[in-house]
Formats: sequence, C-alpha cells, structure tokens
Amino acid sequence: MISINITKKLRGHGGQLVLYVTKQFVPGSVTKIYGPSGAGKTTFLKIIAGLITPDEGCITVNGIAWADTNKRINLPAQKRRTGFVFQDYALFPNMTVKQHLQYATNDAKWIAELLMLGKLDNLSDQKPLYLSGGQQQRLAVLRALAIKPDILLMDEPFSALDNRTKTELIAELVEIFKQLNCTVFIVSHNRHELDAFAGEEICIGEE
Ligand SMILES: Nc1ncnc2c1ncn2[C@@H]1O[C@H](COP(=O)(O)OP(=O)(O)OP(=O)(O)O)[C@@H](O)[C@H]1O
Repeated sequence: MISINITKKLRGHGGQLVLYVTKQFVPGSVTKIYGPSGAGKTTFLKIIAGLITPDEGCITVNGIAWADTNKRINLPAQKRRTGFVFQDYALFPNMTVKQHLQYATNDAKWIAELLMLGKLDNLSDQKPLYLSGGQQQRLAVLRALAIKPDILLMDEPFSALDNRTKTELIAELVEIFKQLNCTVFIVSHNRHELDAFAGEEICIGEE
C-alpha cells in the first residue's frame, strides 16, 4: 500500500496556498490528478519523487517510510524507486532507443521485454529524432519503467501530442501498465484526456 499524507505551503501567483493530500493508493492502480494551473500538481509529484520536501507529513511505500517529517526521515530522490515522465520527453538526442534503456538498467532480458512491450524493438538502434512524437513518449515511459519503479510519475505526458497519437498511446499504455502491474500517478490539465485509464481521480486545488 502507498500512504501519502502531506502538506506544503506554496508561493502561489495570487498569494500563498496550501497543498494538502491525504490518501492511500493501491499498488498496481492508476491515479489521475487534475486541478487548475498553479494548484500544485507538479509539486505533488516532486514531493513523491523526493525533489521537494513537504512541510509536514509522511509518505510510506510498501511498508518503507520515504518521508516522515516527525521522524526526520527524508529518503533522497535516488533512493526512492520512482520513474518520472515529463511533458517534453526529455530524451537524449545522441543515444539510440536501446541506449536509453541501457542507461537505466543492465538487465538485457528486461530491456528486450520492454522494447517488445513498447513496440520499439524494430527501432532499437534509432535515435529520438527518427521517432514520431508518440514513439518518443513511449520510449520515455519505457526508460522510466526500466528501473522497475515502485511508482511511475507522469507530468502532463500527453500535452505535446496530437489527439490521434494521444489516443493511440494511451490505449497502449493502458495495456502496458496492466501487464506490468504498475502503480502510476498521471497529472493532466484535461479531465477527460485520461478517461481510458481506469482508476481513481484526485483534484488538487478547487476547480
Ligand atoms: N519548492 C517550492 N516551494 C514552495 N512553492 C513552490 C515550490 N515549487 C513551486 N512552488 C510554487 O507552487 C505553485 C504550484 O506550482 P506547480 O508547478 O506545482 O503547479 P501545477 O498545478 O503543476 O501547475 P501547471 O498546471 O500550470 O503546471 C507555483 O506557484 C510555484 O511557484
């Protein structure tokens, strides 16, 4: 089980606001996170990843405390098993598809499995420039999954894609997440964009 109970004061545009999330998440579930711009959605993901410290609270993942302000526990980002996927893919232009995955893991069998699962096995020697937007984002997801993260964090991962590519990619990811039993948090501006993912929704900030 993943238990998150945190507060963080944010320096908002129109003054201070407080990010407050208290909730339990089932391993293998997809959680969709909505909310207005500036409400703290990205900050929430960064708090889980260990890139921003909460003011108060705790994060426990499968029995391990990643953060607990009372006990002064704050596991550094590199010790938290999270994968992060960004809006703009953040791929390395000079690395091939396969090298992106080799950068994350030494497990050749797992890399081969991921390439098949993400339908990039025929493109494994290509560099990102050669890939379509959907394929690039698929590679970014595979790279994040290569470390077998406890939690996959995705921040507006579909914003740069056209509607058709987005729909196709989401359908593929639904299958991949199901097969790998991934625990995923996805942030989106657009409430209906993530309808194809079965899972709970949380809204950060009022809408
Ligand atoms: N480390 C931090 N400490 C306090 N406040 C922060 C910190 N990092 C960012 N903020 C503030 O938190 C607010 C929310 O930012 P955040 O990027 O999380 O919002 P968001 O909901 O993801 O917005 P958008 O949908 O526009 O991306 C911003 O006003 C930002 O200045």
